[in-house]
Amino acid sequence: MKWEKLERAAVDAELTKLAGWTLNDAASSISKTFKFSNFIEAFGFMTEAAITAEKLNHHPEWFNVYSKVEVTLNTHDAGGLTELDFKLAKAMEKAAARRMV
Ligand SMILES: C[C@H](O)[C@H](O)[C@H]1CNC2=NC(N)=NC(=O)C2=N1
Repeated sequence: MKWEKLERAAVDAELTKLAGWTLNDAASSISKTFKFSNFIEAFGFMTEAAITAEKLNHHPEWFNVYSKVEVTLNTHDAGGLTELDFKLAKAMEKAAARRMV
């Protein structure tokens, strides 16, 4: 499926539904740093998010050190943010909430 790059107003509307996510340079990506109680919790979150990412065929850019996972999402095929980024962000929120960030 071809996903369209979202207009800035649509991006802002989606962002209001997500806690702790910030818009990056030129509104081309969104980021959040997730903090867990230890490495196993962080890695469990990454495993669950990876399964969702594979199902969506939409993959995060992320950086993990111990209990911290820094996530950046964008759709490189569309050159910006699409609905897919917000689908993955919402799935990540659920996976993180289950692990009591
Ligand atoms: C060929 C492959 O389906 C595409 O490159 C997919 C894979 N995963 C992807 N992930 C992300 N984040 N953005 C994309 O544009 C993207 N495209």
